[in-house]
Amino acid sequence: MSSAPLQPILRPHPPSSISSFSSPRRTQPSPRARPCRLAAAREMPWPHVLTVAGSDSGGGAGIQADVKACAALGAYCSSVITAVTAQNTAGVQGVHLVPEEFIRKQLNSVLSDMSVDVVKTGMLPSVGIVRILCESLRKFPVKALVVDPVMVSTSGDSLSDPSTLANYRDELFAMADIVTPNVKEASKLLGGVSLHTVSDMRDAAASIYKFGPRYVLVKGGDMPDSSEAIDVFYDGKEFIELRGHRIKTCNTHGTGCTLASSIAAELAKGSTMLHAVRVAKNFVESALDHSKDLTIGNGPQGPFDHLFRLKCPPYNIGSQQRFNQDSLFLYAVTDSRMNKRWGHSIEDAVKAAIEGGATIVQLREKDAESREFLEAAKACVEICKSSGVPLLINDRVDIALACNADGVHVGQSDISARKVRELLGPGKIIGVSCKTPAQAEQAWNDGADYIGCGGVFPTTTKANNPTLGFEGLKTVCLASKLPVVAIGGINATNAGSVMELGIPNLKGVAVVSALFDREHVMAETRNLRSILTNALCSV
Ligand SMILES: Cc1ncc(COP(=O)(O)OP(=O)(O)O)c(N)n1
Ligand SMILES: Cc1nc(C(=O)O)sc1CCOP(=O)(O)O
Ligand SMILES: [Mg+2]
Repeated sequence: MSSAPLQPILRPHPPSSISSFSSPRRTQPSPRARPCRLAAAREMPWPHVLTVAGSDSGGGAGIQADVKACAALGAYCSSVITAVTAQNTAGVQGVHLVPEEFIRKQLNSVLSDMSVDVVKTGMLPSVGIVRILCESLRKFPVKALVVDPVMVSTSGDSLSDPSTLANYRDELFAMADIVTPNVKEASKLLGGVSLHTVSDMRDAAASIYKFGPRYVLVKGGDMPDSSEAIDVFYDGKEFIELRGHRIKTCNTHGTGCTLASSIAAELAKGSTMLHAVRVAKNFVESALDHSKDLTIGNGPQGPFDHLFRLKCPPYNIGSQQRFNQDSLFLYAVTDSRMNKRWGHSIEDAVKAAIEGGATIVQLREKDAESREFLEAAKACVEICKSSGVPLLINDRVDIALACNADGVHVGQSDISARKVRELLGPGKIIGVSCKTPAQAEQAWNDGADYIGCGGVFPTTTKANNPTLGFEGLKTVCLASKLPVVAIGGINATNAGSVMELGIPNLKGVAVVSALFDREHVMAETRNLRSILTNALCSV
């Protein structure tokens, strides 16, 4: 199964149910095209999710969760409110249905005016509402439909008329790209079968798939007695078990809504389904982890913080101030063996690289004794500081802390970036080596500032390092929300071709041997810098 990102969602559905959905608005002139308000303005696509769901007065689930999740993941979220609930952390005290004709009006208002990419549904409390929604979707096709079959609130209160079950299955599922029941909902949809094991979840996913959606995600968060939260993803051919950590917290109100709207946001941004689900699952897990000790309300199940990344500077905004992505342009990474071979001290090698135009330096001293390394690192901090060039330490958080370096670079088998962030605090730069989109997503969630991606070419500097080539590099760059520096076998002959790829978030190259396994480090650095500058100008 392909998990390549940024491909349009294809619809192999029976034509009767889905063909009217299969014409993404971007590819054809829209009858709804509006006159441009600013004639000279360039079209700026803004991924757009419309949520059709109920309002939660407590703000943790429903429409409120959907809007926050979409905002957190960079999508615009419009809303059609199907019901207003009186709800808090103790449960649901009342439900007031919005008249069906007024739901039709809201749908029409949004869909006739705005370019919606993905519709996500939550609480659809009556047969009439499901029908109106299906009619609106036939009239106004969108790229994808995400159905979260909300039937019972997390507190156990019923949120839909039992008669909606059949028309959910018969009408809505046939149009859906993905349906995301938890085990209780899956059981209800299947007439009350009991689900106790992952194998039961697989069977349920296969049965629900037969109602017509392209994908099914049965969520196992409610399954007891496991340290893992296992969800089963099914595409009609293959079952994939998606494993996550079970976060010990009472603040789980709204996780289902958030997961579904996060999937919708990622689809709106262009992800494939499996990638969208993985990102969404990861996002929910991170939000729960960051919110586990928050207290809102006195009931047993509190809400969590979708916008945790805004609050903690390292997780997003703050990093833009302390870290200038352009510094990744020519990233010089030292190597103790090479310095020894040429009789260079670390300090001299770093000085020469900076004089030659290196824009950031990493001390990667795999063989150095700690005490000796710290002394050299302290000297390099001073050298770099006086030139305004950031200095990072490879792997060794202890050395970085002791010499007050600007940051740390870690790989997949080193201490995690999240832990490094905890140890270094918000003010430092963290880089993570990533070879896959999932690793890049994790780096972003962990609060890293950039990723290093390679090996672009074969290298002898790092043993057993897989070569990704340009295709692998592009795949990771396209998926990464963080700026990327390419690494591995880059030298004066091929550096230009890397920059000429013209990938927007590929900010530069990181180089070891082509700078340091040389007699004249400054001249080599200067030459490489001019090659990179010329390549950039030619893109
Ligand atoms: C900029 C940059 N990118 C990748 C790496 C590799 O880090 P890692 O995978 O941890 O391997 P080691 O360097 O520790 O051998 C890097 N150092 N710098
Ligand atoms: C340290 C390192 N990390 C890599 C990765 O792919 O993550 S490749 C690499 C070695 C890069 O050295 P050179 O420039 O001499 O090829
Ligand atoms: Mg490492």
